[in-house]
Amino acid sequence: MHRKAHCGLLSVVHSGAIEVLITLLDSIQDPKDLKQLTESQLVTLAQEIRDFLVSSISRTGGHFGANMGVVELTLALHRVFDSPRDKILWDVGHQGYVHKILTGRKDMFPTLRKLGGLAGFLKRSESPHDAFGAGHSSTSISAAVGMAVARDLRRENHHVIAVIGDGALTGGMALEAMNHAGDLGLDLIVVLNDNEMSISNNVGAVSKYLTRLRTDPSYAKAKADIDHILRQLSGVGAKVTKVLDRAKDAARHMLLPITPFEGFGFKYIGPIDGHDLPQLISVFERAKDIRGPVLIHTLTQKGKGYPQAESSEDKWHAWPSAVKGNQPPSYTNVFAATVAEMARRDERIVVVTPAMLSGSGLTKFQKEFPTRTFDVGIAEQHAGTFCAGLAAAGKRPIFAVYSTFLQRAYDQTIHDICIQNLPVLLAVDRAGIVGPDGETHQGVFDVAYLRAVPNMAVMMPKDENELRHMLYTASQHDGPAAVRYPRADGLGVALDEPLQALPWGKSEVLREGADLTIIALGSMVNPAMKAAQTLAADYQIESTVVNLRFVKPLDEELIVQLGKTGRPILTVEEAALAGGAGSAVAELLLDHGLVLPIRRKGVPDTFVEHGGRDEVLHRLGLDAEGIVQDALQLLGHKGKSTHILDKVGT
Ligand SMILES: Cc1ncc(C[n+]2csc(CCOP(=O)(O)OP(=O)(O)O)c2C)c(N)n1
Ligand SMILES: CC(=O)[C@@H](O)[C@H](O)COP(=O)(O)O
Ligand SMILES: [Mg+2]
Repeated sequence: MHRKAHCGLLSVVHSGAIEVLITLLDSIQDPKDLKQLTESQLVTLAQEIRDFLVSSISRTGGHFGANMGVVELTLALHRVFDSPRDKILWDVGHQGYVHKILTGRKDMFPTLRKLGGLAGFLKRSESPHDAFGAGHSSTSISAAVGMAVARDLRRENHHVIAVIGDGALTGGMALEAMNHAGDLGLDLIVVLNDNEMSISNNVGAVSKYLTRLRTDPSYAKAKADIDHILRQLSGVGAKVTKVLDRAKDAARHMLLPITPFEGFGFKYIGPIDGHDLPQLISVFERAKDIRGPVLIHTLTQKGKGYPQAESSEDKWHAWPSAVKGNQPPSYTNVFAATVAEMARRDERIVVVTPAMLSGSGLTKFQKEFPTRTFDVGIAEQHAGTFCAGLAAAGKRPIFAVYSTFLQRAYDQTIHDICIQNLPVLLAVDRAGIVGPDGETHQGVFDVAYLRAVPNMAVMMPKDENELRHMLYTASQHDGPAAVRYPRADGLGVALDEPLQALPWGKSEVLREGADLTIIALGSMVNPAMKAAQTLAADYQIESTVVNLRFVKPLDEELIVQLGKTGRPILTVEEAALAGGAGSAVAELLLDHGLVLPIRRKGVPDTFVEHGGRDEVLHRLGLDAEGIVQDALQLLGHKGKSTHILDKVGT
C-alpha cells in the first residue's frame, strides 16, 4: 500500500484494488501526525477541518464561531508542541473542538453535548490531551501557573501553554494570574486569541487597548522597522541572535509604549496574524526558547471561513438553533420584556450584565435604554459590587446573571449587597438544568447558596406570567431579592396586566387533596400538577399541591399548618437537594417538632453531565412520571421509585 498526497487528498492505492480516497484529516489520529505534514498540507488540512466543523455542528448544534477562528492556531500549537507532555490549556474551552478533532475524537462529534457523548468543553476524564477542564471563563492562566510551578518543583522541562480569548482576558482572575506569573518569572506561554469578540462585541479598556495595538499604524510601523533592522543583523550565530533579541526588546521598549503584559512581567510578541500558519509555527518555535512568561498576541477572526458567521453580529458564537414555530416565549424573553416595562415606569432601574447581553435577552433593552444598560465584561465579581454601589446611590439595579456564573459573585452578594441590605434584584437566569453545557453550567446551587445569606430573598415562578409579577414584586422590595428562572420556554399561559405585587413570602395552594402534600418550586409546579392528576386518576390518591414561590422567606404559617395534618410531604425542586427548598421545608417542620414522612426530590449530590434538558430532568426523576413514582413510594404503594437514592446499587 502506498500513499501519495495530492490536492489535499491522501489517496491510498492497493495493488489493483479500488482506489480509496481519504482526506488528510482522516489521517490525523494523533497530534504527532501533524509533524509529518508540509506547511501547504497544513493549510489544506485547515480547510478540511473547517468543512468538518460546518457539517458536524450544523447537525448537532454547539459552539461555532470560536472554533472556526482557532483552526490555524490549534494546528500550529499541536504541530510545535508535544501534547500531552506539553500542557495546552484552553480558556473556557468552547473553542476546543479543533483540539478534540486533532486528539483522536473526530469520530465522536455526532454525539457532541448529547447524553453520554462528547463534552462541549475540555474534560480531563475525556482525554490525556485535555490538560485542564473549563467551561467558566478566565481560569486558564491560573491553572497554567499551577502546572508550571509543579513542573519546576519536580525539575521537569515540558512547556505549559494557556490559550485565552480577549473576552476571557476581561475576567479579573486572568489578571491576578498574570500578576503572579510575572512575579514568579515562570517559563509560561500565554497565547492571546484576540478576535475583538466576547459573545457580543468585546468591551472594556483592555479591549480598546488591544484594538489600538491591532490598528495603531505608528506601533505597527515602529515594530516593523525594528524587526527589519535587526533582521538585517541576524543570520549570525545563535549566541549573537540572543544578544540581538535582547537588543530588539530594548529598542522596542525605548521606541514603543510598554504593553500592560510587559507591565505584568511578560515578554510581549505580536500582534501576529492568527491565521498565518507559517508565522504561527515560527513564533511558537521561538517562544519555546524564551525564558520567563511570554504573551503571544494573535489576531483572529471569529467565525472565519463561514460568511454567514463572519458577517453576523455575534459571529455565530453558537450555531443558530432552528427557528421555533409558535412556541411560547422563553422565560428569558419574558424577563427582558418585563424589565423594559418596569424601566419605562421607574427611572431608577438599570440593568447590569457580565458579558451575557444577548444570552440574557437584553439586546433590545440596551437599544431602548443605552445609558441604563451596563455590560461590564466577563467580570461577575465587579458586576455584583457595581450593583451594590448603584443601589447605595439610590438606583434599582437588576443584576442579570446566569445561575452558574453568579457563583463568581458570591462574596460580593454577601459582603456588599446583603450585609448592607441593598435593593439589588438578582435575575438568575439558566436556573436549574441547562442541558448541553453540562456540569460546569448547571444552575443548581443558587437556592442553597443564596438562602443561607441573611437579608436575601429567593423565589421562583411557576410559569412565565408569574415571572412577570415576581420580578415586579422583587423590584418593589427594599432589600436584596433573587428571582430564578430556567433555560426553557414558558408554558404558554396568558400574560396578564397590569404587573402586580405578589403577597411577600406567601405560597399558593393550587389543589386540595387529603392523601399527600406536594410542595413544588418554580419549574416543578407544572409537573407536580400533572403528577397529582395521574395519582388521582390511576391510584385514587388525592394530593394537595403547593406552588412554593418563595424559598426565603418561607410561608411558615402554611407549611406548619400542612405539617400538622400529618399527611406525607413530597418536595420537588430543580436545584441541589443539599440545602435546597426541600431542606428549608424539612428544617422548618423539625423546628416545630413536627415529625412526618417527608421525601425531597431534587438534584442529588453529584455533578450533572451534559444532555438534553428534558432527558436529564427525566433521568433525575424531575418530571411528572418521577414525581408519581416517588409519591407512590412515599405512600407505600408498589410503584417503581425513580428517587435517586433508591437507585443506588440498582
Ligand atoms: C465566568 C464566565 N462568565 C461568562 C461566560 C460565558 N461565556 C462563554 S464564552 C464567552 C466569551 C469569551 O470570549 P473570548 O474569551 O474572547 O473567546 P471567543 O469566543 O472570542 O473565542 C462568555 C462570556 C463563561 N463561560 N464564564
Ligand atoms: C461557553 C459559554 O459559557 C456560553 O456560550 C454558554 O454556553 C451560553 O449558554 P446559553 O446557550 O444557555 O446561553
Ligand atoms: Mg474573543
